[in-house]
Amino acid sequence: MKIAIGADHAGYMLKEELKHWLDEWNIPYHDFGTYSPERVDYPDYGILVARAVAKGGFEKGILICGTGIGMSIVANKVKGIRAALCRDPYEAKLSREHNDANILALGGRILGFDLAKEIVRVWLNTEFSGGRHKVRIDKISRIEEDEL
Ligand SMILES: O=C(CO)[C@H](O)[C@H](O)[C@H](O)COP(=O)(O)O
Repeated sequence: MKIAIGADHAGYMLKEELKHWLDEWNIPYHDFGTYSPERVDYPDYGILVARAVAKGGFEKGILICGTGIGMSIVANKVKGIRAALCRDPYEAKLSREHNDANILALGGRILGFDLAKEIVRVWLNTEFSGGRHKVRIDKISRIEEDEL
């Protein structure tokens, strides 16, 4: 599993922490930026990660901005992306089990590091349940194709 990660200035510090956790868990990643706390625009980084995941080069992505809202909006514009903004481990678990979320969006100005670490740990370690949830994911794909 290789992870694509990205952040804007408001998510930069949490992204740097996230890299330590991924190293600790031996999970490979590519950092699409931003590479400093200087003010930037979150769509420029969200789109890089979302497209990288949608193209199949990465199994999952993690995007961080101040609230996580902007990054989730951007990522969900890309066909094939199901980005979930999660603020606790339960949402992280269900976003994988029910929604097969392939991008996790986090709020760098909302979450403390310990909570964020647990959210990421749960999200990376939870599998999609399939079954009735697969039927619903297939409907999302049909909406993307204007078939529904
Ligand atoms: O949270 C965000 C978007 O949803 C961004 O990270 C920014 O924090 C937000 O847009 C505020 O921007 P600012 O330039 O840091 O005031």
